[in-house]
Amino acid sequence: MKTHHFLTALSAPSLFKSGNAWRFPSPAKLNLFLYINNKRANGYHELQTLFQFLDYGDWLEISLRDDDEIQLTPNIPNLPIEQNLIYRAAKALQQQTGCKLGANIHLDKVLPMGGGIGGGSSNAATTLVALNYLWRTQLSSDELAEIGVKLGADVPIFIHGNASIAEGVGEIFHDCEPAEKWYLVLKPNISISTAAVFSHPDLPRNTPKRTVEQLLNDEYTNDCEKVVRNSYPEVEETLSWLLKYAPSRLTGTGACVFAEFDDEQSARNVFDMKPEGISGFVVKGCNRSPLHQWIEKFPDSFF
Ligand SMILES: C[C@](O)(CO)[C@H](O)COP(=O)(O)OP(=O)(O)OC[C@H]1O[C@@H](n2ccc(N)nc2=O)[C@H](O)[C@@H]1O
Ligand SMILES: Nc1ncnc2c1ncn2[C@@H]1O[C@H](COP(=O)(O)OP(=O)(O)OP(=O)(O)O)[C@@H](O)[C@H]1O
Repeated sequence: MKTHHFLTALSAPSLFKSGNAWRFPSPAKLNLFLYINNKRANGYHELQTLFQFLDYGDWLEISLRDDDEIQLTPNIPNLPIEQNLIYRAAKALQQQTGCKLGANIHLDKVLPMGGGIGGGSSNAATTLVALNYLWRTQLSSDELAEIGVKLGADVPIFIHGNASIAEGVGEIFHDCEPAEKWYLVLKPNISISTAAVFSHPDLPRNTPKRTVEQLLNDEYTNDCEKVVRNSYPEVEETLSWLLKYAPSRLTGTGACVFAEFDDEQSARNVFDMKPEGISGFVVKGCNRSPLHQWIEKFPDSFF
């Protein structure tokens, strides 16, 4: 059984390994809210954002090599292997630990790139967690997160594995338990650069900081949404369409938008009516990352 909904696969533990290759989920995330509090002198923005994982994403299949080569298949078009976050994560772990082993990694990709659902960051986090186990390099999850944050701001949350409000530039976590709703995620047919959104002159950058309790009880919004809706008509159209049916928002800096529902069928009913040419999927939110639910079933400890 092959599925990109991981929790279904968890009921068939034979999927941990196929031949010589170990299989690991690389789930997506949503930013259920995102507020920008400040811009630091180095250009990075201080945020308060609520991360929740999705029961949906890519698979990584990893087998060990005796030499120190990192092979990655298939090639992502227009992305040299040296720039792929999977390759960079594996190399960074070798460098940090002096490990002389290598790996053949196969990426089964379904997550859209540049979508604001964290695909590349999640791939990097899964690589670090999986290789730290398979190579027996025994770094703690904090040490892995330290390597990860150099690859992307969202890598640490995927290593952390619990739904959290992140603060700072995304490195301080307060675990929390938002409702695990059903979501319809739609990807307008464009890719948005995170850096372009963060450098937009009209972006609000001074939303007052709130306590965790205030944040969870106030209405959830995204400070990037207005700028992105104004700059990308594809996002504007898709979000306006979704808002006719359910509360809906932008995730991260886009391009994906999501609508929330209390049950799966209501999300599927709207999915069935979606405009042609727009891709999307129906998923459940998870407060424990499917990667962590997966590795907790492995015979011995990961960290
Ligand atoms: C907006 C979020 O998606 C929220 O989950 C993330 O914080 C962005 O994470 P990401 O895509 O992994 O972003 P990175 O690759 O670390 O940063 C891309 C660019 O976005 C800007 N950036 C990113 C994060 C942040 N807190 N402030 C920023 O100003 C910087 O210009 C940076 O060069
Ligand atoms: N393994 C990978 N998978 C996807 N993108 C990768 C990978 N490695 C490097 N990248 C690069 O990272 C860019 C952003 O990809 P990603 O899928 O993380 O975007 P995103 O969903 O907008 O992320 P975020 O939510 O963290 O802003 C891609 O356009 C691509 O150039």
